[in-house]
Amino acid sequence: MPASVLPDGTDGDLLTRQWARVRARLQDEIGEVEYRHWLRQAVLHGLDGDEVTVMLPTRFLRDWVNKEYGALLTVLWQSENKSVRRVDIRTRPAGNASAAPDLAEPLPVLAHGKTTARRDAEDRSETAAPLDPRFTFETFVVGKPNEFAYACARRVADGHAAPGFNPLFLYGGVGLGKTHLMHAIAWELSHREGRDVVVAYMSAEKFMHRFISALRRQSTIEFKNELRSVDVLMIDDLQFLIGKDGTQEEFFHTFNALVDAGKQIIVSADKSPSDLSGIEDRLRTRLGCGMVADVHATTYELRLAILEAKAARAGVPVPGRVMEFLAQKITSNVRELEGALNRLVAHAHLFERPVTLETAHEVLHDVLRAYDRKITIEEIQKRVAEHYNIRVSEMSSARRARNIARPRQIAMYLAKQLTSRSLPEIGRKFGNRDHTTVMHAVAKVNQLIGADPGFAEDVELLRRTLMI
Ligand SMILES: Nc1ncnc2c1ncn2[C@@H]1O[C@H](COP(=O)(O)OP(=O)(O)OP(=O)(O)O)[C@@H](O)[C@H]1O
Repeated sequence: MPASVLPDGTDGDLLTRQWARVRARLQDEIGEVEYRHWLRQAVLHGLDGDEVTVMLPTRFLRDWVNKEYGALLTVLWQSENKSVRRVDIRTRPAGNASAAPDLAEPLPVLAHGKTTARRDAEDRSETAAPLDPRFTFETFVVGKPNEFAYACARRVADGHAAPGFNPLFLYGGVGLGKTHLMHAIAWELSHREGRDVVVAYMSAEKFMHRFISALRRQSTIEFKNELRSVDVLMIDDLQFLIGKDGTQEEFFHTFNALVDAGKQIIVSADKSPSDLSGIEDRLRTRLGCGMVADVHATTYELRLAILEAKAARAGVPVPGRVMEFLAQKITSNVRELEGALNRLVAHAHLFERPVTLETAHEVLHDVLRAYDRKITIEEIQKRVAEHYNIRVSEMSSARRARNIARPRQIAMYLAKQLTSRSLPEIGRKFGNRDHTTVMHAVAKVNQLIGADPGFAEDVELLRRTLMI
């Protein structure tokens, strides 16, 4: 769909500009925090007669926006467009969650340095995707699991990366910040004063759709030329190209042309190049010949730091106990963690009630239930013993050799974290040990997690496998 056509088929260049101004004025009127909570996901659907339709992703948001901001939206629209009399706020139909994504943010579609003609950027705007204004280096929280990827991203964004950084390949599990880092690089490269860098960011899926539509319209030459004219090409979620040989071939040629011309490529995927089976060997080899950086699963400490940063920006006080609870419970990925916090904040706004541990339980009961599988101490002992290749009976033995005592301490630590057992109860399950021994084990493991990233990762891995 060309950027100038709205989902309802209206030719919408003018309308899109008006919508951008309405959004900007809304933001001014109600403040950035409110705007981000309630209206960031509002998408313009179109104008029919005298009625503008705006879509929101959930009924809850729709009702809230209708009640609180419906009148203001109407006034703002009327001042922008004389033919508008009413604003209809609707829920986006299921399966159409990304309707008109190009209209979702009033931002340049192709990130572009300031000195190059804007028209030029707009001409190429069908090629790339919008950048999320929230995904910058300033909002990215750095911790042991992502510090290497972050350092690499910074280096490329500074524009001083050695050839060894081309391509930069970021990989890791779902929702761990790869897209965030890519957008941060794009913002930095294209928006810093004095820079004149053309950056094209898009998902691998979008790359494929653009390629197919260019084939259909017999405009592949233009497509190739557009892509090859950028300074930095970013392709997100490359695993999408697995098994799509034609698109891989096209990407391979684009890749070579850009690298040969000294342009930077940045790619993300869920696996390392060597593990991306289903991607042609020659492409895999090229992908792996620059800098490959892993974004590891989060640790408790990183999750807590991310929550603290996000809560501070949300403008609603969130007690430390609530954040500790969430960081301990919601371990799968940052996206879920962030979603949980957003729900708590929205609830606090809606009912004008402070965030407490009780409201967290109440509001997030469905999310928490998924994490609430009962884990037994016996299960923990068995899993830890297997992991360190010792006998389960050593968990209760009196032996104090390091290779036995350390896994035992880890098992005690996990028992404290993942079960509701008291210290004396845990002690009893570990050969009738005193509760002070368990306390010491928990403190020791905490200290080692802070000091040794390899150790921290091991413990996190064990925790995650126990929670599946
Ligand atoms: N270290 C971090 N600091 C702040 N926010 C983070 C961090 N890591 C992830 N996030 C946030 O978590 C959410 C998910 O991150 P992102 O979309 O970048 O994940 P991803 O690794 O690209 O996932 P996917 O594989 O699903 O594409 C985003 O809102 C992002 O801002």
